[in-house]
Amino acid sequence: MVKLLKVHGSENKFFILDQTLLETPLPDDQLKALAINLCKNTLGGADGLLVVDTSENCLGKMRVINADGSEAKMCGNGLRTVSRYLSEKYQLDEFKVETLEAPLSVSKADDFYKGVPAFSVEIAPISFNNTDLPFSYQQMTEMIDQKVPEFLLDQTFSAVAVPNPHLISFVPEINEDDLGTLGKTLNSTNLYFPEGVNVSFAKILDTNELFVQTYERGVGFTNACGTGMSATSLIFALLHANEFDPTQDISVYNPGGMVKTHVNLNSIKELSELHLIGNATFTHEIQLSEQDLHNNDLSNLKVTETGEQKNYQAFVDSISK
Ligand SMILES: N[C@@H](CCC[C@H](N)C(=O)O)C(=O)O
Repeated sequence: MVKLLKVHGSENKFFILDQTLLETPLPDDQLKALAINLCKNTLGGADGLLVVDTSENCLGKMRVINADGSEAKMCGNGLRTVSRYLSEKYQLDEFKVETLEAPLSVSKADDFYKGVPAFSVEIAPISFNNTDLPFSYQQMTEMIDQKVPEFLLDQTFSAVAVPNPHLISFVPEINEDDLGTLGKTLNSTNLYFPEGVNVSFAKILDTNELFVQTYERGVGFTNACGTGMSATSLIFALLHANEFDPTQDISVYNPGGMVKTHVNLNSIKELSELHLIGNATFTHEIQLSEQDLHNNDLSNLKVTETGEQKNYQAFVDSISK
């Protein structure tokens, strides 16, 4: 029998599959089909599949398959849950995880709330360059606080890769319809972001307090996007110096709860340091045969609830304003 985990970071939901536990690891076409099937149908669905594998230089490797089967370079909320998984597997509290573009430092953090384990993860590398996102708009090599009437008339936009691509707009009030329409447009065939982009609208609540909502590439609306909240925190620090206290964490509220980010700005903005701290909650353990996993047959799952969700819910109740 093989064990999968259903997990979440700020209710951004994933399945974790540890390929090292299989007799025969799944090839990419099977991983993609499994991600689509799991995310659509299983235990209320999810936003992606996190694939754990061996790494030459790190404690483990994480790959991120979105709900539509596309692969992303990074996932901040997912990395916290994979960090917890590896931490418990190898009994280590501080280590590196290999991701598609970089080895990232992770560490166990203080519990976010009673019974809510938390991890801190590095978010890197950072690039604003149009070739890295990639994007194309009026020959710009960077898009920072730019008016782009083709997107929306009264908003400004900033684009940053961490290293997955993000488009961020600060607004006085979040209009979900506008976010959904723009997110869908920029994640269909379009002139501006040929590989799609995660789109976040952010509202400043107070000094170092944000609310961020994201329409994710390869998924649609999610409860939270970890790289999105980290990228938004970086743009916030760059553009809203009066409301940014660099000595403190930033609290980033989202539809699924709240995370903390920490931004160390560097005069070369790409060399700034970003950390994302938040819950790493395991909600279900799932057992199935390796044969069924290879056949993408999810009709014979043995599911056990971990009981952690009630603690997470208590945390959410404690922060609701
Ligand atoms: N939810 C994630 C980001 C997952 C990848 C994203 N949809 C993409 O395609 O870039 C996060 O927490 O960062």
